[in-house]
Amino acid sequence: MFQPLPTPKEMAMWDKMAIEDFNILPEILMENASQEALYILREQFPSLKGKTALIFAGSGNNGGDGFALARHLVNHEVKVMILHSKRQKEYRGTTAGYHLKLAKKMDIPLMHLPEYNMDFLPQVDIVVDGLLGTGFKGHLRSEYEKWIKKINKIGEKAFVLSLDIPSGLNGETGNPSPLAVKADVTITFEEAKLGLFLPPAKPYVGTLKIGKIGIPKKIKIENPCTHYALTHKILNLLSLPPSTLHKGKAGHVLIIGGSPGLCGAPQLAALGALRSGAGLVTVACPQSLKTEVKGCFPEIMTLFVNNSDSYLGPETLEIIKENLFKFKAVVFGPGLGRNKSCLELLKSYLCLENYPLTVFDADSLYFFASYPELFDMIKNKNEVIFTPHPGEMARFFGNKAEDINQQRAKYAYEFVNKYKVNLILKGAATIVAVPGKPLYISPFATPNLALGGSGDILAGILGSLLAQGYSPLNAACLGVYMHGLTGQYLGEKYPYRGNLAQDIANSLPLVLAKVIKQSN
Ligand SMILES: NC(=O)C1=CN([C@@H]2O[C@H](COP(=O)(O)OP(=O)(O)OC[C@H]3O[C@@H](n4cnc5c(N)ncnc54)[C@H](OP(=O)(O)O)[C@@H]3O)[C@@H](O)[C@H]2O)[C@@H](O)CC1
Ligand SMILES: [K+]
Repeated sequence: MFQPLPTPKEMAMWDKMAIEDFNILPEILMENASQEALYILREQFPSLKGKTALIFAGSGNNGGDGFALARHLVNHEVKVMILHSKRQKEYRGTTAGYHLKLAKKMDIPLMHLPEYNMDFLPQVDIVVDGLLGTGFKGHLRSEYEKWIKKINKIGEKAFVLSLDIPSGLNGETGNPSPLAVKADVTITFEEAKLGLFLPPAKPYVGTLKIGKIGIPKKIKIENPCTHYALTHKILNLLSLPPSTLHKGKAGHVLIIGGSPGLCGAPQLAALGALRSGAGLVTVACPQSLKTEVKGCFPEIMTLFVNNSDSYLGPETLEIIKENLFKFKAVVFGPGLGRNKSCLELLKSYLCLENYPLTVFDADSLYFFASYPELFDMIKNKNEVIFTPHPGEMARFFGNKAEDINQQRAKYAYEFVNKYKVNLILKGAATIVAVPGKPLYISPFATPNLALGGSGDILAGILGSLLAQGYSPLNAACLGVYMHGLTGQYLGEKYPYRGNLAQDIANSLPLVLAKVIKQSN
């Protein structure tokens, strides 16, 4: 269900343990890495014979992977030239030095990069980028910037294979620092590094391939990494409903929200809940807006108090309380509004002795960010899910959505550690964070989900899954995956966008049926 995404530091630690605790020679790991890289090139070029290749080898082990690969390419009759960043003698005594020596023995031409006139570089068929891998830190030094620009220039007409990480890309955040190699394929070793998986890395990584280099499984199990990707297998959590299912057993979701101009939000949340299988959905909304909230969906029930207020207020809680035993999950906030009475309602809800599993979304998040003391009022913190988008998240940290998106994983961890609640940080590559657990990252980044109402649908899906009995962690992972998967499907159907938020909900059950059938 989850694919490990080690940070460069974690990967370096696994390498170190394999070498020091298991006595696997680093030269062997490097050899394995180079064989995996060769495999990619053989796949790309069924006949390598006569092709030309430039191998850029940096000062560390990433460069060593390049030296080893050079040997294999020559054995496949490729014309190879190596450009190395350090003087040959400076590699002496290192793992990279071992493979450099073998390359030298094979008479492969070796050029010292800093001394080589870049203007004389030939156009080749293949460029191998072995400049920087997991050891890259900070900002690129100027000479590396020059070399990377050159790789990208040649790469316009050549196949670029990056070893482990496109050089210049931060392996943890996925950001170019400030530029990076634009690879056609990145062959990353053992496991995908976290940064490769994150949206900023997308223009650089090309097709991401993973090549196992022989790190013992035991090391990875005993020293788990802190980030995982959600995989298709998460859908195994879904089971076909029994033919005798009663609607009461499929979960009743209560959605609290709706205010003037914002009636679509609770309606879409209700639709999300219904389309993901909730048995019953009720929206608690202002009486004056009940017809608008319901729209043309007779399936949506409403709950309201008899007054003329256009915003929900604490008096709504009385009627919610009377009915609370019916609801298995609550979605608090879609279209709620930011009126003071809404804050009072939220406070009285949090004062309830008991309330169902709750998703706090939209305007309720505004209140939590404005009055963080509200977090202290939450009784069972492991039974609530907060679902901010980057803009809402920024309000908790007093910064901007761009800042959050630069370091999404870091902020997700900070939020969870500080408030001790479950979190879904929405946006491209949505993050699920649960206290004491690793971060789970969605593989989907699709513009077809970037539209008003998409988050309301997700909130409804989450409410529905919680109401059906999934744990908050499973509901969060499953809900995020289902939402993203549907977005991907809509991307195929509407490549230029234009889908409606309700299309997400309406497509969801059909997309699930299709992909589950395909994978069986
Ligand atoms: N460990 C193993 O056994 C195995 C490792 N493997 C492979 O090794 C890779 C990790 O190797 P690594 O740790 O040697 O680091 P690596 O990515 O080559 O870079 C180090 C060099 O980067 C440089 N540098 C840093 N920052 C910089 C900057 N801002 N701007 C410019 N330069 C900068 C720094 O240079 P220096 O500052 O020292 O001059 C340093 O020398 C890994 O990704 C995988 O491919 C596989 O073969 C499997 C076995
Ligand atoms: K590289």
